[in-house]
Amino acid sequence: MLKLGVPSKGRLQADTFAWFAERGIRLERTGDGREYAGRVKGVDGVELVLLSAGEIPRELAAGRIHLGVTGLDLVAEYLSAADGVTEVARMGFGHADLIVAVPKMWIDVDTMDDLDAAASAFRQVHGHRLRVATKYHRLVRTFFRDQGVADYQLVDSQGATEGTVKNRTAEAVADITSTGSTLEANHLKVLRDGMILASQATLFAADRRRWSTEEAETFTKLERSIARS
Ligand SMILES: Nc1ncnc2c1ncn2[C@@H]1O[C@H](COP(=O)(O)OP(=O)(O)OP(=O)(O)O)[C@@H](O)[C@H]1O
Ligand SMILES: O=P(O)(O)OC[C@H]1O[C@H](OP(=O)(O)OP(=O)(O)O)[C@H](O)[C@@H]1O
Repeated sequence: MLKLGVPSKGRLQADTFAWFAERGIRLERTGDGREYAGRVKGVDGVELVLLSAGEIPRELAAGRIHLGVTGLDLVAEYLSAADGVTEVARMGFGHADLIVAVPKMWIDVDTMDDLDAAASAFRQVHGHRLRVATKYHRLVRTFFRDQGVADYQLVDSQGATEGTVKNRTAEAVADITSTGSTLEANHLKVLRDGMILASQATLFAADRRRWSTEEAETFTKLERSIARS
C-alpha cells in the first residue's frame, strides 16, 4: 500500500481533502470524526494516514509514509537533501511567511542591518545577547548568518511566539504570519528585508528508491490524476 499522510485536523486537512477531491481522489475520515482513521476512494492501493502536520516531515524521511501533505516551511526546517524527500506539487493554500519581527516601538529598527546594530548595542547595555524566539531554529540561523547578523541568541518557542516579547523572554521573534493580525495584536512589525521563507501546503514524496514496484505504479496512477486537473 502507498501511504499518504495528511494533516489530522483543521483548515489544512479540509483544504487537502478539497484539493484531492478536485482531482477525482476522495479522502474520507472514518469513525466518529474524532477517530484518526480514514480511507481513499478513486485510486486503488492508497492508504490514508492522519498525522500532525509537524510530524509529517519526519515520517517522510523515515519512509513510514510514501507521500505527505505539509508546509514547505516544516520540510525546510526539519529535513535536508540527504533525506531524499522531494516536492510533487505545491497546493496553493496554507500560505504563510516565515518572517523576522521586532517591537513597533523600536523606531530605529526597520531592516536586518538595523537589527544587527541594535543587537550590538543591546549586548553592551544588557550584558547578554538579544534574544530571538522561534521554533524554526535551522532556517533562522542560516538566514541571520547570510544577513551578517551574529550578536543574538535563539530561544525556543513552540507556540504563542509573538507573546514572548511582552512576556520578556525575547526581544524579537521569527515566526509564521498569514493575515498579520497576531503580529499587529502583539505590537510587532516585520523587518523590511526580514522575509525568510514563503511557505504553502505542498505534497511531498519520500525517497522513491525505497519503494516497491507496486507502490511506484500506484504513485504513477496518482500522479496522472493530479496532472489531469
Ligand atoms: N496562520 C496560519 N495561516 C496559514 N498557515 C499556517 C498558519 N500557521 C501555521 N501555518 C502553516 O500550517 C502548517 C502547520 O503548522 P503547525 O506546525 O503550527 O501545525 P499545528 O496546526 O500546530 O498542528 P499540530 O499541532 O498538529 O502539529 C505549517 O506549514 C505552517 O506554515
Ligand atoms: O498572521 P496570522 O494570520 O495572525 O497568523 C499567524 C499565527 O498563526 C500561527 O499560530 P497558530 O494559530 O498555529 O498557533 P501557535 O502560536 O500555537 O503556533 C503562527 O504561529 C502565528 O502565531
